[in-house]
Amino acid sequence: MSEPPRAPLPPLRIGTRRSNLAVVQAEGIRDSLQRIAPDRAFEIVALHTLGDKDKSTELYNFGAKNLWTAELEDKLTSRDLDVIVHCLKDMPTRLPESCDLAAIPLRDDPRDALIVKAGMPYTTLKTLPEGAIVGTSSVRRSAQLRRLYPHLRFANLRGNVETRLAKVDDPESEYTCMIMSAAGLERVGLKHRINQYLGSKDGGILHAVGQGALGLEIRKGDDAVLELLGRLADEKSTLACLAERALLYTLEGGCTVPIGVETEWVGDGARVLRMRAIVVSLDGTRSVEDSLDAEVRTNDEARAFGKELAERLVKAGADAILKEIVANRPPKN
Ligand SMILES: NCc1[nH]cc(CCC(=O)O)c1CC(=O)O
Repeated sequence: MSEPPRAPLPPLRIGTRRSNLAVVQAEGIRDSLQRIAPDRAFEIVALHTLGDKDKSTELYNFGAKNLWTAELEDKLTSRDLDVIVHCLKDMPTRLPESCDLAAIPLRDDPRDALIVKAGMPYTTLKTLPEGAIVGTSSVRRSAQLRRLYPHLRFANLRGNVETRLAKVDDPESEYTCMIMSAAGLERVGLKHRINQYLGSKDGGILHAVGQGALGLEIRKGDDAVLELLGRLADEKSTLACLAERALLYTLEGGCTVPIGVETEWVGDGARVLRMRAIVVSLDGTRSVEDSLDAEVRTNDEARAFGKELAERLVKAGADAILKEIVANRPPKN
């Protein structure tokens, strides 16, 4: 007697935000999954989240850290979605009880990048003229830049990648340039607009925790999806990002505090993880930085490594800088 035909699996639903960048990222993951599981159907569900809607409220005044993730996580928990594709740097280090970070695929360029207004001749931060206005709403970027480039000024710049670029390029706008993540720019086809890649070796500023990587989030206990997504995981990207997230978790910072990091694999066989980190006061006048090298082989070792560097920063005065920032925030609306 032959087996009765099995009902085909329902499509695996991949949730994401509705920006062009988010959809491009989700399509990349869908294509990779389709290659691994050619018989399975995949469907992208792109949602307009609260974070996309409110363009004016200061980022830290939203209260909840997970402005971009909460609605998607609700749909994951209620089984309307099976996986969420996030920019890892937008993913809080504390996830809801019902959700898990299932996999981190190969990370793209984690660096920040400088983009100068179309038609202007400047190509580096150092050569921008006195008083030039840098568009950024990231206190991590502005605090580090104030520290190193006191001749620059800053103005908020929000919106998706394309909107921000259009605002900078507008000849009537105040912006001389902006800083954005290289990975974000490259994914939407704007690599050719990058004037300078920034990092410890050029420009001097450190990127956000998890920048340039994607985080794939699932319902806790969904072993079938965990197994499938595990096949997209990249080991070195995962270890480096988990170390960065443990540092952030220990310092209790979200995406709205000025903490920069940089990780690289060094030494024989590139088995040693080197992580630099910096915490800067908003005005750039005080900072604490350090770096740590260690062999890191497992997720637990990566988390312990990130925690250790965070503890060293705290001993050197990072908690005083962070506490002052939180205490001086205007009240939540
Ligand atoms: N905070 C916004 C955000 N979240 C993820 C990216 C780009 C993709 C990435 O760096 O992972 C960006 C834009 C930016 O900061 O320039």
